[in-house]
Amino acid sequence: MKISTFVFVFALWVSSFYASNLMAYAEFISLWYMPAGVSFAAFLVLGKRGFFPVFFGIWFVSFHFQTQFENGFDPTHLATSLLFSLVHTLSYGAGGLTARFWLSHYVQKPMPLKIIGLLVIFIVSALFATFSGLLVWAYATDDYQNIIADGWFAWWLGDLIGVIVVTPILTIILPKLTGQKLSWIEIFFEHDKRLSPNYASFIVKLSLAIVIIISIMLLDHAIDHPGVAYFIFFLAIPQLWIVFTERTSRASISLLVITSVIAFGVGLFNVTDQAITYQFALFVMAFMAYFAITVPALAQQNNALKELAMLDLLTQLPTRWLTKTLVEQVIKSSKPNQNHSLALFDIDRFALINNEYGEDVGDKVLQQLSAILKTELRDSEILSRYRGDRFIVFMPNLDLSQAQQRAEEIRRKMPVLRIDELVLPIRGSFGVVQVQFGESFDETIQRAQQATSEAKQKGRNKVVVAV
Ligand SMILES: Nc1nc2c(ncn2[C@@H]2O[C@H](COP(=O)(O)OP(=O)(O)OP(=O)(O)O)[C@@H](O)[C@H]2O)c(=O)[nH]1
Repeated sequence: MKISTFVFVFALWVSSFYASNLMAYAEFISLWYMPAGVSFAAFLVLGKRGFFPVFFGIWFVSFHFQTQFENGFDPTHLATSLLFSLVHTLSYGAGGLTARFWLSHYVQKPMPLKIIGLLVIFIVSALFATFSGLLVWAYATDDYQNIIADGWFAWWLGDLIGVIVVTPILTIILPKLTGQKLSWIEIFFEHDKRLSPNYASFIVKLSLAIVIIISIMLLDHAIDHPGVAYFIFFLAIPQLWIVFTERTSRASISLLVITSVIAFGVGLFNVTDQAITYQFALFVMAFMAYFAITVPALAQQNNALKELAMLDLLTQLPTRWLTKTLVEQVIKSSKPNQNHSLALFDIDRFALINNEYGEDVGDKVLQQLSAILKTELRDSEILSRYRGDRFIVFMPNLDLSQAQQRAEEIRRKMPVLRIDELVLPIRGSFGVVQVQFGESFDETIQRAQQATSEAKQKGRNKVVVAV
């Protein structure tokens, strides 16, 4: 591990520990415990190498913490702090490494499943860290029963929020620092590139969230009613607004900022009586925001699938599905006296090219032919790949005899291609139909296919008109 990575994680652990102390509302209980997130993310991103900076980070502070409290060095304190560091590191180490395995080995799993898996790992590792940590404290303080019974829930919740909030940010920062490219992490931030880099709207939404937090806390401070604190749950609106409309990296930043403002605000506005409500709100918000990032990711996937369904990968021509949609639109918006026609052509003896020169050459024929024909077409015409070596030319506003002439023109323009020193004259057999009123797209195509087959039977390189 690079020394700079060690120093960064160690320093982050130590500093976030002291920051979390500022958010403590009871002994050992922070509103949210950032170091837990540092530990988890270190193992998630760095793998087993995360052990040393995390272990020494927590050992440093817990040892320091104890000597401060107890005035001086004591071997049992040293043992306690070592043990505490170990159980914390092992809990989040196991969690981080399991998450690393889950995300990197099951990359193809749907996004919601990945997130659910991750949240379950968060919950379980925080639970382990809480109980093992409490057992060590109980052993050290001789107050076994009380500290576990009184403290476990808030401790666990605080740790869990820390893990949920800090992990996304560190999955952005740590790979940059170490120069790693982790595609299984980058998947979460994939759609970021497609969203506007404009910061203004993000700042407005984040400011709105901060205004809501401060207003509710001021109100809570002023009005002595336990119900006021529950209004903090309205924060979900700006937070989700950010998650749905902004880059995932910014949603991660907003989660960090919003939770920090709440956590510091509880002390600052002196509303610690309601700390558990605020803590629970933080937890729900973090959980929700996390799960909600699947929505933009799914929308993005949807768009990619749509593109796949619309454009043929090899030739970049519209697919059959898109052609059907476009043709139906033209027909729907036509006047009754408007005629439209369509030609379906099939390359002659294409299988021979594949067999003799290989499918790569066959692919290049399809690509080059498509590119050349595209430049030959009129603006109103639509060229698409129907399937295999079959193509459609939709000719709006042409009746059957005009379409026949047009198909003849296109047939004569079929090019001689030069591919890898091969000279390949391309020919095609055309079937031409006029779209009939009330006929479905599939029926039109079926008639065109019959005409194309007839052209093949009549010796190929011909145009046949369907009756
Ligand atoms: N290289 C390549 N070949 C394809 C692709 N799609 C379909 N084919 C091949 O295209 C050929 C189509 O052959 P047919 O149209 O049945 O026959 P043909 O050799 O063109 O003969 P006729 O149509 O009777 O003139 C088959 O060998 C398919 O394997 C593709 O995307 N790339």
